[in-house]
Amino acid sequence: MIGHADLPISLLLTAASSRYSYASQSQGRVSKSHQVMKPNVEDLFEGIECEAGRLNHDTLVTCLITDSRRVVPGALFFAIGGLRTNGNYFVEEAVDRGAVAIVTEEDLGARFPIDFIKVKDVRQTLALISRRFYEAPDEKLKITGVTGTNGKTTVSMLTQHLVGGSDQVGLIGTVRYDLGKRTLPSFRTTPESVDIYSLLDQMVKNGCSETVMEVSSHGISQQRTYGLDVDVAAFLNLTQDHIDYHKSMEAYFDVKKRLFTGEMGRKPKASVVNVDCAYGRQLVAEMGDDAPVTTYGIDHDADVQASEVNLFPDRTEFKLVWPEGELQVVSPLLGRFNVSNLLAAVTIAYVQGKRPENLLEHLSTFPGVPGRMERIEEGQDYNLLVDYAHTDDALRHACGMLREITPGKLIVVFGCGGDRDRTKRAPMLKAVMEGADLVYATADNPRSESLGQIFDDMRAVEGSGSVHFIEDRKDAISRALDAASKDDCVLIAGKGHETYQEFDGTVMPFDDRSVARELIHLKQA
Ligand SMILES: CC(=O)N[C@H]1[C@@H](OP(=O)(O)OP(=O)(O)OC[C@H]2O[C@@H](n3ccc(=O)[nH]c3=O)[C@H](O)[C@@H]2O)O[C@H](CO)[C@@H](O)[C@@H]1O[C@H](C)C(=O)N[C@@H](C)C(=O)N[C@H](CCC(=O)O)C(=O)O
Ligand SMILES: Nc1ncnc2c1ncn2[C@@H]1O[C@H](COP(=O)(O)OP(=O)(O)OP(=O)(O)O)[C@@H](O)[C@H]1O
Ligand SMILES: N[C@H](CCC[C@H](N)C(=O)O)C(=O)O
Ligand SMILES: [Mg+2]
Repeated sequence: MIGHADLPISLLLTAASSRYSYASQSQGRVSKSHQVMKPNVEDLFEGIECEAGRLNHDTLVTCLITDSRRVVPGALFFAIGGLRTNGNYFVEEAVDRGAVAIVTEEDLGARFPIDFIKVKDVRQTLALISRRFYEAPDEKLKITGVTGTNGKTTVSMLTQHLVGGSDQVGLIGTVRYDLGKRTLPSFRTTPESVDIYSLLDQMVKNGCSETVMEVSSHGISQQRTYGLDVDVAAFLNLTQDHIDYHKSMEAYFDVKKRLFTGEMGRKPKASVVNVDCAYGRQLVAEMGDDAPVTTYGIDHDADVQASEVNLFPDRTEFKLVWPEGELQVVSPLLGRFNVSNLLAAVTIAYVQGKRPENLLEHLSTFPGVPGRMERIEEGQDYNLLVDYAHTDDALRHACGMLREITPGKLIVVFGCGGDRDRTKRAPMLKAVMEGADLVYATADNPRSESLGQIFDDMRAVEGSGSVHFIEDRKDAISRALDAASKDDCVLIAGKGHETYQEFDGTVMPFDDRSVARELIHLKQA
């Protein structure tokens, strides 16, 4: 053991002698059964800036862990200061469970029983160390990072479909993680950095050559994507969401911007930006003339442009124009916002060197995204759709699009999530009241909040007296279906692909699609 509590670790970690051995490991929530290299602390931290600490150069690390309850012998524990608690409160637990060293922003003192490394930013260090632990899988994959308030999942899955399919192109996003030979259900849109690198590592081992990933603003803000080698970064749009976390739209934009500017540790090699969005235009202006940016848009001049947009109840058609050509696109995706999503995916593929004319067939065969305008057909005489709209912008677009294709009444069931942006609740209700004929407000993952409080926040909008507030979501869906008749449309919004309802720490099974099917059958019986 070398005790140098006051020396910067970067000085201690010179002349590293590699001491690799093999071990199997299971870390974070992404378990692995294959054999991996087991590096020592010295190799992991070589060249990484550390403030102080004490460590034994030869200590071997089996896994990187951020939750004390998941520590196993040989773990390097990262003590993260969070919003609710602080990983530093649990360092003793980590020691008891067999951690070999702690990475922390605090000085744990000379009497702390195991080694520790003090750093300026533990989340950033976690990202850098994770990348090294997994031997930089991001360098072996062509990575596209997609950010924006709405449409990330749609654009990511569409891009995956266009550029090669799930065997060759990995996916990290809200609905699932595709790792080449296998698929895992998603637990975060943009997972913790250590999980991202573990997923990318598995993709490489399974023969993927590319990856498309959703990059959420929480992900950027919490350094989950710090240092990631992104080839193409795409900006879709920015509208109100997550103000509880970011505090203002400007701060929210500044966080998204980091994906494009190099403030995330590395600059993307190319960027794709939607110039129909004012924030997209601001981003292009702030990136400067020398940045390799390709723009897309419907209403504004762009490198890749859609015009002559025709929306039909079962498909969308438009003319696609790019610098070297133009052609007619037919897609089963519905609505003008999906033209924007289609343009985003085509532009990403174009920037990667694909010829748009070779994408036509893939554009027309994209099966859609689970829970995004997913049609439920159980013999009822009205149109019934389940969608993931959970912001005022998404709800406005969804209602607007359905209004255009609905001869009868538009009936909407939706709710606002608990422990999320409270200031989006009244605008969400306003968007639905303006867009629909009949509104049923109900529960959508109240989490730790009372539904009464959530409803009160929604009711802040004028005229909400006409809205039916029904606590039980199944009951609300049932009443909406009862109110529907021929030529009408029922939209059940907000939960999309989700298969649960979260109340105060309890997660109950709930799937809008199966609930709606079950209710239709009951009503038909
Ligand atoms: C608001 C938010 O993003 N919170 C994230 C944040 O939580 P936090 O700051 O509250 O952490 P904390 O609970 O105080 O814990 C601090 C540290 O102590 C550790 N701990 C805690 C307890 C214990 O016994 N032992 C222990 O070691 C925790 O593992 C953690 O490392 O740090 C945690 C650990 O890294 C994340 O899991 C957590 O995500 C929560 C669960 C979450 O719901 N995040 C959502 C909002 C999110 O990230 N969503 C985006 C998509 C959004 C969108 O685009 O619409 C996503 O990318 O998924
Ligand atoms: N380009 C868009 N502009 C506005 N609304 C959109 C757009 N694309 C999709 N939507 C709406 O937003 C909903 C969510 O879409 P999607 O899941 O693709 O977005 P996301 O950005 O991945 O969301 P999340 O941040 O929750 O993962 C859709 O169900 C649809 O109603
Ligand atoms: N990524 C979004 C999803 C919201 C989905 C909605 N069902 C809710 O729970 O509010 C979030 O975590 O804010
Ligand atoms: Mg998503």
